[in-house]
Amino acid sequence: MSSFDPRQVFPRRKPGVTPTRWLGLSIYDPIYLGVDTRGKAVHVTLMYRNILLGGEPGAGKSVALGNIVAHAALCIDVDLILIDGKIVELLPYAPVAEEFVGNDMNKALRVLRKLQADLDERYLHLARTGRKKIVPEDGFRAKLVAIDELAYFTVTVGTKEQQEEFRTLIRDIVARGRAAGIIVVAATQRPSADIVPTSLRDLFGYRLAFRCATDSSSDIILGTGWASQGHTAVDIAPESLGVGLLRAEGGFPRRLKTAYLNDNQHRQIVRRAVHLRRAA
Ligand SMILES: Nc1ncnc2c1ncn2[C@@H]1O[C@H](COP(=O)(O)OP(=O)(O)OP(=O)(O)O)[C@@H](O)[C@H]1O
Repeated sequence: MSSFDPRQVFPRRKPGVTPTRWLGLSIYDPIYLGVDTRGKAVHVTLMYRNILLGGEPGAGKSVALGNIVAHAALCIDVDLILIDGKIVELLPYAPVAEEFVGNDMNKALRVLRKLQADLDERYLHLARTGRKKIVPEDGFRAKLVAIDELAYFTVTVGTKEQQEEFRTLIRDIVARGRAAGIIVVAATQRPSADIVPTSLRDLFGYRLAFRCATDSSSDIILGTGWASQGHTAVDIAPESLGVGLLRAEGGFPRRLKTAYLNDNQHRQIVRRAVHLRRAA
């Protein structure tokens, strides 16, 4: 049910695509995440949106994050910024990343400050042109910032001041990034109010909750009140790896099972992405 299906990952091209898009996927395309309970493909469109993934250790967050990064790697119209406290999850994609940050708080802050400065420049451009969001013709490339594990940088490594700066930068990038073509994909195994305060959670248009220990952790990802209406990630059986509840802006949580790419498939995607990006 959740095995890799290239037809889902590489949807048929629509007629009328521009020549550059023949070279690869686009970050404007829907991204294949997996299948719902009726076996229907579930996609998310991340351009102008962000996604938050949360749940217990081992529930399937990194696999889902990997699916998104794999799609983005094959898009020639987005730069990847990978921040991976665990190092090994996103490392295979380092060859196609603009920046790869492992468990290094100083580097993480340097990269985020640079991103914030880029954001300022994009907003200046928007102000000058009188528009509200960046479009491809503006000449700014989309960026996808993938963070595997928020808590690592906000409570584990670095000094209190550095953790606070990390939080402030992420909040700003998530809040202003959408319109400026900067997408944040963040995962956390600690869905608690100190790691994901409501004010931050509400900035994520998509939220994906994998198995959680308590209703309140599930609500921290999906939104307050969903557990009391019967939508809780506590119900997901511990052996149901990769099963989660996806909530899209304003919608009801939808149960899905994510697709699973094995290490070899990730390696093949990286090889293809290196080639595509060189040719672009
Ligand atoms: N969709 C899936 N299909 C099949 N197996 C899966 C799926 N998702 C996750 N798994 C299995 O569960 C394991 C743990 O998944 P993953 O590493 O994504 O968890 P995690 O939530 O990121 O854990 P942690 O928070 O500890 O990093 C994977 O190595 C894989 O074996």
